[in-house]
Amino acid sequence: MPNRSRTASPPTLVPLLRGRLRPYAPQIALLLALQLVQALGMLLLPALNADIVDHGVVRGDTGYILRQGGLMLAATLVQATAAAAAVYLGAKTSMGLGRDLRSALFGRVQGFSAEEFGRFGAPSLITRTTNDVQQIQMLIFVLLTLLVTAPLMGFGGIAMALRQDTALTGVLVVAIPVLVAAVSLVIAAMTGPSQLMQGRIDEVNRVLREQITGIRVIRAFVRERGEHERFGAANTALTGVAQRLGRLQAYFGASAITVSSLASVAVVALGGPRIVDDDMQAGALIAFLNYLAQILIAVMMAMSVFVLAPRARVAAGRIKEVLDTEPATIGAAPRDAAPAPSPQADGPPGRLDLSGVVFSYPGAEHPVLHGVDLSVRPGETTAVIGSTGAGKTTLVKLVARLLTPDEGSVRIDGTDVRDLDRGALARTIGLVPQRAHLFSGTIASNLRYGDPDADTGRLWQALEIAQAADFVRGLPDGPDSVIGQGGTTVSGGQRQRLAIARALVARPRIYVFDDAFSALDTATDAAVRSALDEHLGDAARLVVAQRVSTIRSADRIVVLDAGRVEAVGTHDELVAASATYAEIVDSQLVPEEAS
Ligand SMILES: Nc1ncnc2c1ncn2[C@@H]1O[C@H](COP(=O)(O)OP(=O)(O)OP(=O)(O)O)[C@@H](O)[C@H]1O
Repeated sequence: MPNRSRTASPPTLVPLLRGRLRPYAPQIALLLALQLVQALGMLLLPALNADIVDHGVVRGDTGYILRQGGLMLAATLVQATAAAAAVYLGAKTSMGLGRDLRSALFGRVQGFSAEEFGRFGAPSLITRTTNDVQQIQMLIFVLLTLLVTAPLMGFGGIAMALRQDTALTGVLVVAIPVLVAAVSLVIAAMTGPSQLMQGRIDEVNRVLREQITGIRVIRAFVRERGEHERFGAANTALTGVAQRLGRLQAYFGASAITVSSLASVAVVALGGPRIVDDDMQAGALIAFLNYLAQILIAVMMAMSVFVLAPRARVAAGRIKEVLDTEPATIGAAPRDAAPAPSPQADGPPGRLDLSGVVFSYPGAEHPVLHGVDLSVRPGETTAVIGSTGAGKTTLVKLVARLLTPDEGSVRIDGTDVRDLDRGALARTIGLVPQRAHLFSGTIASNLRYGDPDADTGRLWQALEIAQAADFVRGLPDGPDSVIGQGGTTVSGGQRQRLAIARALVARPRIYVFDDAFSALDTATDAAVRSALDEHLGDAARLVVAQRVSTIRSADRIVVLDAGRVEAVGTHDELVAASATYAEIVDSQLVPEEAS
């Protein structure tokens, strides 16, 4: 049963936001109150304006104009201040929500195993944490900005317009449905491209990431042109969707402007003759025009939510899919209610046992490992050797609980690793992976990754054992030298030695070296191994290698062939007893021994 991950329910915003907006309730309540003040101010201003025109300007009453003008100024100031404060709170709330979502995603992804990373892919996880969250953030911001203003301006505007003149209301009866219908058509056309957009961004990120990390290979094979075309295709696909969306957004604006302009013309055409006939006052007409604009703006504001909603809905589904994915291995809850005690805390020095381990990658037809038994005892070195693709790295991942066996168990001092809490497991196992990854920072900060409190003396001791002290001493700032992201400013061999030193600084009970000596020349490999033998004392060592010279002195050598343990023994025993081992030795050791 390899695929244990659970995927999300259908994309929807409400389940994602439920509960997440609660902490912001007081600030949202204040925002709504401010919007109320803002909307009331906006509704009052055209009426005051009409009043000035009809009672001040027409009668030439300067005193009245100044008094009412002062009132208008005060109303404008209050309304503008309330609007600014409401926008500020809206932005603060939506940004806060964005931060919470990013943090929840980051926390969830931290618990992912190789299986979930493989399913989503790093570029998509990055897009989901950045761009998808931004879509939700934008929608919430717009929603919060118009929650009170749009309905109040819309319905209040209609009421105030009716107060000014009932006869002209016919224009509203036509204009509003026409605007809603036009904009609805545009919005319906936007749903498809909105849904495509996030996937296209993923694709550009995926190609870009692959090309940036693989730039050396691209150059070595002179594939720049082909890669340029590949990126160009992804870029053009994204641009195509973005342009379609842009065009539709332009139609959205254009239809609003057209309807509101035509409605204004109709108001003037119908109202103008009535002013001449003294059936209507000029101020009332101006106010009606203002209210008409406010009503149409309110409708547009409300409709803009529907413009943003489809993309935000897709984004919410993608975010929820990540948040709802139960990590199959390392993030999973321990099988027992209480976590098992850390073996480092009160157990004997670590002993590692694999029994009957069967493992298949999701979707694979056959298992990669078939009933593997293996043990690593404290103070001893167990080596695993096998041809490429035999399942060695898979075995290491199972030990580090980056994967979980389908059958059988991985135990440390008798406790299944699934029952250990992650901290205890990380302290117990020191993994030096095949492809050592260093983080941006200094050499010292990388070395302290497993133990931030390690003193400088311990760093130097680890560097000496890993045969890295000389090269670090030669750097201008020694251990404080900055290394580039991913360790790109050090050589492959230096990176491996620093990774070995990093594991040593953490002082785990069990060391797991996954082909960790492969980038070292034979002399350095031998020097590192003899220093490790001298200093590691009781710690158990699992050494995965392809080079016989690296493992020939191991206490126990496990020969892995196509996922099965073919033989177990010392070098001498295996040379005599295992045909596969003898073959590997023949192919490698003879020329070395001869030298
Ligand atoms: N994520 C994965 N999804 C599917 N199959 C995988 C995955 N990783 C490895 N495999 C397959 O599992 C098998 C064992 O791979 P593994 O990396 O464990 O071999 P290995 O012995 O470490 O090889 P090498 O010495 O070349 O590193 C291979 O056939 C490989 O194709």
